[in-house]
Amino acid sequence: MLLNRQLNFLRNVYNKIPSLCYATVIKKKKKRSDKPFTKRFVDYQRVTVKGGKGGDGCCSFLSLFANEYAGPDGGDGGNGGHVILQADATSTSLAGLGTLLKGRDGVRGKGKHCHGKCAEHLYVNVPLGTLIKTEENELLADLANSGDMYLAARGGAGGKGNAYFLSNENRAPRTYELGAAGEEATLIAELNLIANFGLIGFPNAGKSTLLRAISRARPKVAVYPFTTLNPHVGVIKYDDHEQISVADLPGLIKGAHLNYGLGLSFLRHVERCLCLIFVLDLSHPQPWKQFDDLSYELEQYKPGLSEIPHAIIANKVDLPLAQKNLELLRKYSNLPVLPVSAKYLTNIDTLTEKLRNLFDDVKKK
Ligand SMILES: Nc1nc2c(ncn2[C@@H]2O[C@H](COP(=O)(O)OP(=O)(O)OP(=O)(O)O)[C@@H](O)[C@H]2O)c(=O)[nH]1
Ligand SMILES: [Mg+2]
Repeated sequence: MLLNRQLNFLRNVYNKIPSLCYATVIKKKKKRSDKPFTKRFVDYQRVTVKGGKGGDGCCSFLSLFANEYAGPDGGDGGNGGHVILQADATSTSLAGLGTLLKGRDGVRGKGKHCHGKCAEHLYVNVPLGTLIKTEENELLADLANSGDMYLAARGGAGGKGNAYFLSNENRAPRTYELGAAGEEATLIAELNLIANFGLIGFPNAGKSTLLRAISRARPKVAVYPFTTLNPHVGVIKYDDHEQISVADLPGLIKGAHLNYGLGLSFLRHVERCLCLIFVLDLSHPQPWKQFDDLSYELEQYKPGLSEIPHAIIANKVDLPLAQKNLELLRKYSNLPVLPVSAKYLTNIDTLTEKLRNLFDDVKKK
């Protein structure tokens, strides 16, 4: 009888709220997106860092058998964790940094003199070459080598429990401290890739094709300009185990310093390069002008940047017009150009040899 009543009650409830009863049955698994997964490259990130809060001290009095007023026994709180940025050779982008980094809080103290645990520090990996700056563009740290660390925000100190305040004058202190708040700051993390060579050229000059030819890096190559939007780094390996890293950068155009094309924002990756490789396009009717324009734009970004040791390469020598343009290039400028075809691997061995010589010369100085 009782069971029947209960069943009727349940039936009534289920009829009134059908959506509730079927919700679990109807819910389908979310379909995965068909879009290919692409890793985001971030080279500039504004991040707020907050140290963990210290644990509060405890106010407690011990009461024992035959000793009701055994005195104060409130433990201290643990310290909050720091936020530490650490240069790591395996990181490639600042994408993992996020916008807020918060340290862990310390554990509060307890009675019987139990002190709270100090929080573990939060270590966040950033790529080599990350600059840490204030919002006013003041440089705070340069994390250039693997293992370099920057203490971005200190955790707050833990508060003292009331046992700490026991004195001859005050045998039953009720005073205890709250944990201190951690430091807080807003920082700018800027990534300056560290590569030995940087590829500089107009869009479609064949920079990415060249990087594919000389290294195992696989940047995207396409017929349209501005295919490369983020820098890629490849490594040339030599028989004597020497390695030279080469950074492929987005294309530069005339007027880039006025923010034409992709502007100059990515050129900070060039600043740390030991040498540059100017890639001229022989399918262009006046290739000699390309070098002047590229040098001018580099100078506009940072005076003296076009002066750093460089090699000049005339690419696409396989094209029918290329020979004529190469002669014109040699006629109108005294540049020591090396004709290559990145697509058909013409003169690539000579190029890698030339880069090695240049690299050795620069390292000797
Ligand atoms: N014939 C010929 N075509 C080439 C050569 N090198 C590159 N190309 C072609 O030129 C086009 C552009 O090449 P990319 O390597 O994407 O040029 P990029 O300089 O990286 O261009 P952005 O990334 O837009 O700056 C592609 O269609 C390549 O196949 C070459 O040596 N010979
Ligand atoms: Mg490219």
